[in-house]
Amino acid sequence: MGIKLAGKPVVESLREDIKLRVSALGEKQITPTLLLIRVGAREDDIWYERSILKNCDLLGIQCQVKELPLDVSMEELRQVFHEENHNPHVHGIMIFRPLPEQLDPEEIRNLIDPAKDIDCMSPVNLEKVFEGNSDGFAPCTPKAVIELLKHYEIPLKGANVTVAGRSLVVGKPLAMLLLDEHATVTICHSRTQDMPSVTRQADVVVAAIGKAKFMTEEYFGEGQIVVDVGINDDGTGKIVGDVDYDAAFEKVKAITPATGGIGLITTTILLNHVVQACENITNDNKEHSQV
Ligand SMILES: Nc1nc(=O)c2c([nH]1)NC[C@@H]1CN(c3ccc(C(=O)N[C@@H](CCC(=O)O)C(=O)O)cc3)C=[N+]21
Repeated sequence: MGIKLAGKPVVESLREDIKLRVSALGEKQITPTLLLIRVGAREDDIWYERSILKNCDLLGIQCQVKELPLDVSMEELRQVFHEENHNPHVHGIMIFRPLPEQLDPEEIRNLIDPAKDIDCMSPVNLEKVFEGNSDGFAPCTPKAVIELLKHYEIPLKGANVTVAGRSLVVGKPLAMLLLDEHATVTICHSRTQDMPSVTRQADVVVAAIGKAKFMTEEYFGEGQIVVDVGINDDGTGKIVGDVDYDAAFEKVKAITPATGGIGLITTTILLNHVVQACENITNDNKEHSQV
């Protein structure tokens, strides 16, 4: 029998720090402000948005939502980014992804001002993750994984950590953040031969494949820590992870649940980045006014 690694205590301790910083900004008459850009109304975008709005309320962060029609053109989107990059009242910008086909994701990545890119869409911020430079904004889900492991005091230095999944949003950047923690990192993917024999060797397994209940009992061993990043619909409208939770729970030492786990922390990290962007902009202005 395992231990459930809930996201809530991690979120609560992150919130304490965020609240203090929001109130320090408030003393200077500054309210950190997030702009969400949503094209159409995809179901998981709406879910994430709801969770973001709820958390913004709780933390004293202002949030604006710009909803654009599903057939919005590249030209209109260029205009939106141009305006909002220069809007001094907006500190962080996130556009929900994936985007409809007429929009070029490569061009969009380059439209956002890296200083406002709190979800790490810009190549400028992604490059910093690969350089081990913590000045920028790392992607929120990989950061949520690191925060959870640190909160539960899971040793990473020298530990064997296996990441299943090699996406640019989770697997690859997570491997870099784990290297920064001095873990010995292995990445598995769809072409890995005998993946269960690889994951069974690890001290910590992170599941980031994007397939409902893909990792069954044979992927795990006793004493392991399992972090499940997956948010999948099981076909009946129920959210399940990439791991068959019930099977793994019986075998491993500790495991995160599919809801109330990493997803919860992801939202809080995003808002932490909004506050950080706001602090950075405020400090930059102060430096400029002193010269
Ligand atoms: N540019 C971009 N970045 C994203 O990170 C992104 C995106 N687009 N598009 C949509 C998906 C979906 N996603 C979720 C994150 C957290 C929860 C979450 O907080 N889930 C809670 C439940 C939510 C609730 O109950 O309110 C949980 O895991 O317990 C859900 C979904 C991020 N996404």
